[in-house]
Amino acid sequence: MAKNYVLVLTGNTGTGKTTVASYLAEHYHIPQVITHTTRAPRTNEIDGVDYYFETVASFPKNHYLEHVTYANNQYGSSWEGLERAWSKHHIIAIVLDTAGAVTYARELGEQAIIIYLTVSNIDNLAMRLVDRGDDAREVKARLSSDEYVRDLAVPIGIKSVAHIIKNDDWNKTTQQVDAIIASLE
Ligand SMILES: Nc1nc2c(ncn2[C@@H]2O[C@H](COP(=O)(O)OP(=O)(O)O)[C@@H](O)[C@H]2O)c(=O)[nH]1
Ligand SMILES: Nc1ncnc2c1ncn2[C@@H]1O[C@H](COP(=O)(O)OP(=O)(O)O)[C@@H](O)[C@H]1O
Repeated sequence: MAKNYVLVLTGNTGTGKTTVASYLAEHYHIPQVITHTTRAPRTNEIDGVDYYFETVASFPKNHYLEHVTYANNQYGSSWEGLERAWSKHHIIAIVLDTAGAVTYARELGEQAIIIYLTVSNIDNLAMRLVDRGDDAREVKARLSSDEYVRDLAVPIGIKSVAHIIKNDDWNKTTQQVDAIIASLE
């Protein structure tokens, strides 16, 4: 039987994690693990598709492999979510902040394939978020959060294992992603 892998898409807000997850679903039928958050849904986000949207009271009722606070909201991923996705495909994807990526690398070892996305010019991130349609106040809060500053660099816990992709040119990004998938199949 093929070995199970989880592609951990990490990096700062707006670097393209969700776009890469959609590409993996479309081109490789790789399911994405849906995580839980107390953040309010953005326009076009659907409960149970983009996230399980929780309240501060409902969030702690799930069983988390890891959970974090990011820009004053809580986020968490569960073992059940991973197993559910692995029952569909031996390669699955999850979008995590860098603290979550460090936990996955530590807990899952070689099963966790870490992909750190970045861009050459970080000023482009604000523009991408506004173009994405994010609320201007949310963008401002996000870009001044401690977690945003932290996620500008690859943390030591994943530095030696992370595939680093500069997502400036989408065609080059897909070529790099394709090469990673080819190495697993
Ligand atoms: N550790 C961890 N991070 C998560 C989880 N779900 C989402 N994230 C991360 O939380 C951060 C904020 O996510 P979001 O509010 O959707 O904004 P985004 O940065 O624009 O995708 C991003 O870095 C996500 O990758 C989770 O379950 N665990
Ligand atoms: N290579 C790229 N060039 C230009 N825009 C991009 C590129 N990759 C993604 N985007 C756009 O940038 C915005 C943020 O991407 P997204 O995947 O939502 O980021 P994240 O999930 O990391 O916050 C989206 O509007 C997306 O369409």
